[in-house]
Amino acid sequence: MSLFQVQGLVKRFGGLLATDHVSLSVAHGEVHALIGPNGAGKTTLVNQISGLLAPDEGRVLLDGADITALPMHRRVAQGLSRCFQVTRIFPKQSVRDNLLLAVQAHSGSSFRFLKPRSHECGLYEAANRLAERVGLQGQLGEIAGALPHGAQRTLDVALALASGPKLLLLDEPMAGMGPDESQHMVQLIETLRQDMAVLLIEHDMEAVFRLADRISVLVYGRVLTAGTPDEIRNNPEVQAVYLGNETLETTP
Ligand SMILES: Nc1ncnc2c1ncn2[C@@H]1O[C@H](COP(=O)(O)OP(=O)(O)OP(=O)(O)O)[C@@H](O)[C@H]1O
Repeated sequence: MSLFQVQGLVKRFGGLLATDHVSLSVAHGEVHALIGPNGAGKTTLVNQISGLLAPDEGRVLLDGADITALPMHRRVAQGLSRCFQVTRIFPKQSVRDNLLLAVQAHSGSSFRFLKPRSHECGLYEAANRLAERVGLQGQLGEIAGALPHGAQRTLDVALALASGPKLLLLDEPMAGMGPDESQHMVQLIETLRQDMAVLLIEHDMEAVFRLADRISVLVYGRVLTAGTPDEIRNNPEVQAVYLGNETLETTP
């Protein structure tokens, strides 16, 4: 059974059908990319998945549970975590403090039975593990807002990992990055799939075609088609949608 399913989701803004009966599923350990031209409805769909926006129709299921009506924080507790297009770090705090805050926010059950001193050690250990996981262990003492853009996005991913998600939503993680930073983010996402599924919204087609197991193409609010990277790359309808817009030319 799929880890995550969207079933017949509909969202209207006045007369505009921004999400038009969208269904998609993500399997355990899968990187599923959502692509589509500007205004196709990607952000609107992701906002409904994360709980920022209520759908007019349809259901969102995680691990068999209907989470359609749950607020964002309850979805996070159920295993759905999200990184935003705009990084949500605390810029004046150190990398370590950002991680500690995130770990503490989700530590309720894991450290509850420990004495205060052990509790604190547990938080520091968890923050260090997160930093190592994303390659920021050398920057723990640095002020988050002073980090290069790519490292700030990486920290944002680490913050989203603090809740131990089953499904991670990544909303344009490569936006504004140079080639080296994008490369680092691709490698990081590669390592995540061992532990979780990833729903990736991204305009960088090079990254999408390198990472995705499957791709759903959204056009005018509906899923035009879904398939493997090869199926999507060779689909004439998809090529027509992207002609003169973003390019689908990637190194196979
Ligand atoms: N709150 C809103 N009220 C009215 N219309 C909206 C609202 N949010 C989005 N839309 C419209 O819904 C459509 C889908 O927008 P959305 O931002 O979801 O697309 P997108 O695929 O994420 O685009 P981009 O790639 O540019 O971020 C657009 O026509 C947009 O103008």
